[in-house]
Amino acid sequence: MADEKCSNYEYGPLIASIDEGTSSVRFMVFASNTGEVVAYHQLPLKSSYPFAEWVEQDPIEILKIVIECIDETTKKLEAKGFCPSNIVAIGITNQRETTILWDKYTGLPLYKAIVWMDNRTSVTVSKLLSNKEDRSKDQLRELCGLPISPYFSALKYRWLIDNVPEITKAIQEKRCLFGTVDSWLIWNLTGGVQNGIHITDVTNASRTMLMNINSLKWDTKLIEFFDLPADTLPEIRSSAEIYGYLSSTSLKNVPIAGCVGDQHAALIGQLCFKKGQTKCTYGTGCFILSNTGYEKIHSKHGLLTTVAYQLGKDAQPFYALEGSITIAGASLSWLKNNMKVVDDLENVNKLAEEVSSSNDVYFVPAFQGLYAPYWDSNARGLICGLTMETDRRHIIRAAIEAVCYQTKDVLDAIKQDCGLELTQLKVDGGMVKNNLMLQFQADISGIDIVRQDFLESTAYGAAIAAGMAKGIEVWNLTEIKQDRIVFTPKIMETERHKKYSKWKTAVMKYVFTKPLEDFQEKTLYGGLVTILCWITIFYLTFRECCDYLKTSWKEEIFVDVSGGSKLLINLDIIVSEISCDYLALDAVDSSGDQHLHIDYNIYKRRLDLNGNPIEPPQKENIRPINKTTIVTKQNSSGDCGSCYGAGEIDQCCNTCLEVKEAYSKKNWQFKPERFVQCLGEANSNASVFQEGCQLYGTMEVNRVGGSFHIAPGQSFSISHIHVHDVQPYSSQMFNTTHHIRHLSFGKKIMHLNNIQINPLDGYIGHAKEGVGSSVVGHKQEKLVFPLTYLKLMDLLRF
Ligand SMILES: Nc1ncnc2c1ncn2[C@@H]1O[C@H](COP(=O)(O)OP(=O)(O)O)[C@@H](O)[C@H]1O
Ligand SMILES: O=P(O)(O)OC[C@H](O)CO
Repeated sequence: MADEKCSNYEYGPLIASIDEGTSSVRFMVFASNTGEVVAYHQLPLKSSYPFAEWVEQDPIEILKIVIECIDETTKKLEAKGFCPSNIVAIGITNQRETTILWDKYTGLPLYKAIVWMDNRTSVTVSKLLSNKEDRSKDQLRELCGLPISPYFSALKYRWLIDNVPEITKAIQEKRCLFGTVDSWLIWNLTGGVQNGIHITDVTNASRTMLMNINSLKWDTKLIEFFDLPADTLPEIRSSAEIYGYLSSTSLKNVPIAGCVGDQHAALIGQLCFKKGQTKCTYGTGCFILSNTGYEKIHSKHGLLTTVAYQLGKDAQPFYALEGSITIAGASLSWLKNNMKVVDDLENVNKLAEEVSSSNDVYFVPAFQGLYAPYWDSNARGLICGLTMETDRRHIIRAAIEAVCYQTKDVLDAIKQDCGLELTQLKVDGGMVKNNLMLQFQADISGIDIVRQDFLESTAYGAAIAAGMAKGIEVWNLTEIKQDRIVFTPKIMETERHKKYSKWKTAVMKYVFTKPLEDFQEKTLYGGLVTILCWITIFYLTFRECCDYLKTSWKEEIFVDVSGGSKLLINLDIIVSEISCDYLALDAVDSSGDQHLHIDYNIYKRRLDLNGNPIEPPQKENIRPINKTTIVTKQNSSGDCGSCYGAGEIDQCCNTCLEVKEAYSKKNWQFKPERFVQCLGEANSNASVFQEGCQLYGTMEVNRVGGSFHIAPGQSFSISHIHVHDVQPYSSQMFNTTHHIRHLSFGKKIMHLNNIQINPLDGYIGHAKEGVGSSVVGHKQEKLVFPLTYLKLMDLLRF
């Protein structure tokens, strides 16, 4: 109850709040009747960056600043006529995950506070996972709601044990205590080495990766996973209960009755008590929490499942989905402190408003990796789209817009995880003074952005928790009304889509140009897989090369349109038992008795019966088939031989052949022994069967249908029928056995890559029953002779 002796009694009991943020510490005193801040004091808090990715703070400095803020506020309170004794409870809210280890006997920190955004443990994450069967970063989500990331305290604690021998020693000697900033402050403010209380609350504990979000207790499995000493952990309590009393400061003996992580405190301070209500706090980082009621939603889109609050020992816990963004206001601080593009953060809004847009400059502030929804601790910052026109105002504007784009990434993920169509987002934090940013946030997310007049939701949330604790119970939240400003979307969907797509492209440019940590890990299994892949690649490449170099045969039938040119026939045939002078080579085209116009170069070589040459080859005339001629010329001696009645008037038959032809024309029976012209020939007939003959050479024929043949006897045509006269022999006497040494068409090629390409080369036709029997054998086969050869590339392949 408020002390009636004090002035301003109408404000009701006062509730104070320690808001220990990353960039500053505030101590605020709220009036429970009106919700007003009646006094406050704020001091900045330094961070140090000893190496790239490292962010540290001094735990002693944090404590000192907190105490200073308490004392200064008390003074201000008294100056305003308020009694400090009217402060009935204190709530604590703090930056989460920041890890402190200290000695319980000396009260001194064993190392600097490793700040939540410190990324030094990305290697610790890789090492941890490489030793596990399951390499997934999401394997602990069911238990703690979080992915394995450098962000969370368990990883930082593991790193401290692995790298600071003093800590290992302190653990062995049971001197070491672990805590997030809330634990460190409560332990010190409630007595420190003299019975300081070592506790934390469910919200802070849910960010360590060691608490089971179902049981709200430390989980043995999780502790074993990170191999951490369980006896160093604080006791987990609800967010609203009396934990202990201030042992010193100007507010000695005031109870500490509330403890909430700062983002959870902001959710409470924004009065987001209903399922689906969502807030975003734009401070050093940016954190969007959506109340999911009693339900724990396990995100599939890179969000965290976290305890929202548990307002009382026996109260049921509420849960939330959270999208954490590492860098928000920190990018403006970076532009001020490192790049010196602005001298005072108060000028940021003015400079950004001087230009109508960022001129397509995109700023991905991944200084410490990217958190939700990307979770890439290897990511680094990027400013892209620079032109000669770009100046600091565009870059400042791009930094502000980047915060909004990242918030949209998270809002989209919430929508996908919960199926929840948000209509408004409540905002708070150090950045929301910036109207330009909030208008852009409304434009790019397409929803209303609601800013209370009162911006200190975080401190207010901790005060609400403390005021609701059993034994305090001072708040009447329904009576607290706040003025607010609503920023509504002013751009069309198409423009929104265009801008957001460009942002996504900028993020992807970075995120996917670096290989993921997991793939950089060298393992035996990975090596084997790589070797196997290479062997497979080499084998397939080799096979392809072989296939490419191998001659492949492709059968194709096409119409020969080169009708005008001649076709060359190459032949080399031995008829082993018929003499050359009795063998005739005839050729005829489809027109039968037309003149053939054959260009020939055929030789006959006489062979003995063993196949040995008898005399040099003689060039042979090819006889067109229609050769029946009427010889009227006298022979060389001037005589005109008789045709024995078979000739025409004045026809001379000077040779046996001419007599035979005249007889044939009359269809008379020809008996050579009767004719004087045939007497000599009858005697020499005996040699017809005593010799063989080789016919070889080339001839050129028209490219029309036709045939050629080699046959014994005199050939002539009777009534368009081609006949061979073998008189005086009978056809049974001729052995037409023959050896086709070579027969080809077109360019003469004997072999191609040792493949026989002319199907009849080497063929021996055995005549068993006399003339023609072997020839019949050829005709039954379908033979294909190549006519054209194509040279492929520079290799001699056809
Ligand atoms: N006028 C301003 N416009 C935009 N951002 C600002 C402004 N003033 C402060 N900030 C940003 O707000 C952040 C601090 O917000 P605060 O809520 O106090 O952070 P935290 O709770 O993390 O300590 C800083 O990073 C700073 O860059
Ligand atoms: O200090 P803030 O407000 O940036 O918040 C830090 C967060 O709690 C880190 O998780």
